[in-house]
Amino acid sequence: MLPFARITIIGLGLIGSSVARAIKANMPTVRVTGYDSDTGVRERARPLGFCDDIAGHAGTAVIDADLVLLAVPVGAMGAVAAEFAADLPADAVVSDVGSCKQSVLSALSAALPGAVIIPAHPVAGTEKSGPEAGFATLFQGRWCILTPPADAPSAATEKLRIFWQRLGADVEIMDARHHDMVLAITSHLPHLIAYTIVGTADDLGEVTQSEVIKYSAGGFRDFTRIAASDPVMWRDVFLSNKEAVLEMLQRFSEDLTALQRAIRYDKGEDLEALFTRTRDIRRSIVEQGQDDDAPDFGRKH
Ligand SMILES: NC(=O)c1ccc[n+]([C@@H]2O[C@H](COP(=O)([O-])OP(=O)(O)OC[C@H]3O[C@@H](n4cnc5c(N)ncnc54)[C@H](O)[C@@H]3O)[C@@H](O)[C@H]2O)c1
Ligand SMILES: O=C(O)C(=O)C[C@]1(C(=O)O)C=C[C@@H](O)C=C1
Repeated sequence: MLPFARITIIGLGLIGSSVARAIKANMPTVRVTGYDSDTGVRERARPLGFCDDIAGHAGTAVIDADLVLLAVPVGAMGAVAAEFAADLPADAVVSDVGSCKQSVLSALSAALPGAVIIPAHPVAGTEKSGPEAGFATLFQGRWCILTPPADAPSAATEKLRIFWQRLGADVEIMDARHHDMVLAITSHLPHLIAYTIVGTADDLGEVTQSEVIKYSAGGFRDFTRIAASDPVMWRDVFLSNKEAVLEMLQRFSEDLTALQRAIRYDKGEDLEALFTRTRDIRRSIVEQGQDDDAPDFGRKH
């Protein structure tokens, strides 16, 4: 039994187009309607064929949907919901794929009073963006975290769970605040560090341009992949998950200062103890089969 028959996806970039492609691959009879505020994206998405139709307005896109999935930057969720609020069918479920959950829930609840809203976050992605970047297997063996508010109807949460499972994801249910704290350390802070280190190296690069490029084959190259992630998406993530990111950043800064002191005062045993602990963590992740190589990081199996 299919959980939804008429799905509207708003935002046809990496994640929106991946969801559409995964629906086509796993639930081919479901009708997929798409909408994106960027006319260029709508035109590029049409020949890619992952939507049955692409609407010219958010309102017309949702008119007979039973699931409306928002795949726009988290800072745009409230505005786009307000755009289609008057046309949303009363029995539709509204969900999203945003990287932080508390801010999205409050923006959607304010724009869509009385609607059934079940926020979701597929913990899967790449540094690429746009409709060409998506692929149907993106969610296979990845976590998708649902953060239903306390008063959400359990039948709607259950339908959304089945939906994500049909796309290949393993579903977990979590409180939105807890989600934002966990993702601040596992996803948001690593991105902030990558943006910082690449920016710092680039500043140095004005003096030693050739060295920065020439010797960037190892660890630095991995940071540049993460630092290539979409600027608008990540601007919104940091501004929306401010409290949790600042809390994790504070702890990180304290630990960094401790390392700085260990180096300054030749505390080799402290450095070695930390590096041994972190190597053990990596080894246990690999042993659990959660990682063989960087692109598969985060896959459950
Ligand atoms: N990129 C990742 O790795 C990743 C992973 C999981 C979740 N997410 C979340 O998914 C969402 C989408 O990210 P993405 O990577 O697909 O970005 P993307 O830039 O590839 O796509 C976003 C699309 O939204 C459209 N858009 C922006 N504002 C809009 C509006 N008001 N109305 C309609 N369309 C609008 C843009 O034109 C663009 O095509 C974000 O909330 C992000 O936090 C991203
Ligand atoms: O693999 C990557 O490139 C990602 O950044 C994916 C990643 C992550 O940090 O794990 C990025 C943002 C998300 O909301 C979910 C997944």
